[in-house]
Amino acid sequence: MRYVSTRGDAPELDFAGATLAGLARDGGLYVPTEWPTLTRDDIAALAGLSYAETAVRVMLPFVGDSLSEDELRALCETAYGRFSHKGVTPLVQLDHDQWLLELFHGPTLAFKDVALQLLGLLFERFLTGTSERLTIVGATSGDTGSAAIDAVAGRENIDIFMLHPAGRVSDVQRRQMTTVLSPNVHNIAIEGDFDTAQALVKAMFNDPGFSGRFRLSAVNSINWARLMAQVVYYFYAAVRLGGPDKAIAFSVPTGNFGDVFAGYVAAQMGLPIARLIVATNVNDILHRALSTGDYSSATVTPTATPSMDIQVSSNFERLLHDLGGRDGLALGDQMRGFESSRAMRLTNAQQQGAASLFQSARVDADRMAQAMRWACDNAAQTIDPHTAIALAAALDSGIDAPMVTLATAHPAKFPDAVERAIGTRAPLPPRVGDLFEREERYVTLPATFEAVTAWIAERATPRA
Ligand SMILES: Cc1ncc(COP(=O)(O)O)c(C=O)c1O
Ligand SMILES: N[C@@H](CCOP(=O)(O)O)C(=O)O
Repeated sequence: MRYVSTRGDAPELDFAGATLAGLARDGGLYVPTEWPTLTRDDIAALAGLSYAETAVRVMLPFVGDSLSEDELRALCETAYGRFSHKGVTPLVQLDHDQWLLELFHGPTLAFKDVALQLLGLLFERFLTGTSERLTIVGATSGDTGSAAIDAVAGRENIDIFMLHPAGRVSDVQRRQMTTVLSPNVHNIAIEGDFDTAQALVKAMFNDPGFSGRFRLSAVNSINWARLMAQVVYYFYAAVRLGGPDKAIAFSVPTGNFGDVFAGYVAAQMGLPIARLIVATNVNDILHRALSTGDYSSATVTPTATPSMDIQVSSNFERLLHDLGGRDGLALGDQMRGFESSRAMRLTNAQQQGAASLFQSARVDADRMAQAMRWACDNAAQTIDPHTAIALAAALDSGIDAPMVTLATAHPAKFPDAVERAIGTRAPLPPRVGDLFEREERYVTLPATFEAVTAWIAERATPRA
């Protein structure tokens, strides 16, 4: 399988190359040249397989010659062997046709572990035998940071520099990053919001001086391998609920549009999906874009769902590319227009193409809290606020199909918001139980390219 940039002006790469590159040289995102498909029989044959084996069958077409099937299987078994639930991503029934897909049984208690545990191993595998040292630069609104750090802490040949918005992640989220004291882990609190941190990271890739000096790579969902690994759980859940004979709907708490784009990829691969609900909090750029065609960025409002406090959604570019006939050069113009004005209109083809699979909902803080209480009262489930945004959207959707809400984080990551909604705090699971006794280490920097790159340059290893 080959990978091209959404902006049509970067070298084509194989899977290993796209994984190590992260962002394309022209500022675009790597996508496969075509969507591989699984037949109905292939999908039906996934029933009863373990999560790791499902992952092998779904991801194999994407890895091409970069890994053998046995190598991929060994990596999947290692990655998913670290999850605390045997089913890795178990389904929990809430009501007649309402389900939760629990994606938070990995080491850092959020769905990011599903992809990042694998990505850490892929980096190590693709660096083996080279003399290269990777400098990972990432931005997090709370969950990607800890999952990526857990995946690469202590690994030879990798340094990680993770930017988070100062004071805008929960205490648990911050401590999950800043208490990892391995010498290759560097946490930077940015005086700004997540969008600013994400823009700084992209600017590092796009600056020839900086990216020429260090071998940069990405752990955010701008890295194709992140999304590829997230496609798997759509298949895994759907076959357990009657797929491919039944079409399943999914409701996805959305910020950077990575998780729900993975659902779109599953649909392109042949999985019957009834609808994909893009559920946003009041930072609703995606809801406005999908319902009116107006993709214009507003100031980020801090909420009780900090991981979704995003107003520039990286992966939306991948959808617009696919729906715009994969015309990279035209999309490059459209995206550069957005980057300079922070506003753009979707074309008719993009808007209509999106409407055939996606619907969207904007969920405010009151409706989110009601959904948390509904889960508690009706199904004895304590859910996290991000999951509650998607559950509210699912309950209000009017969709007549089995509905799976993606439970993206463990409620213990957001104890204050959970307590405000349902009156009790969710305890931290034993694997992170002593988090508040651990020493923290991070630096706070102004949100300027100069300040951040100077700090990183003092600590990263230049290319050989
Ligand atoms: C708990 C949680 N839910 C939902 C999201 C939104 O997912 P995405 O950015 O893939 O849209 C995030 C952040 O990515 C998150 O950490
Ligand atoms: N919500 C994310 C933001 C980054 O998203 P990513 O999926 O692109 O890594 C976070 O928790 O960090």
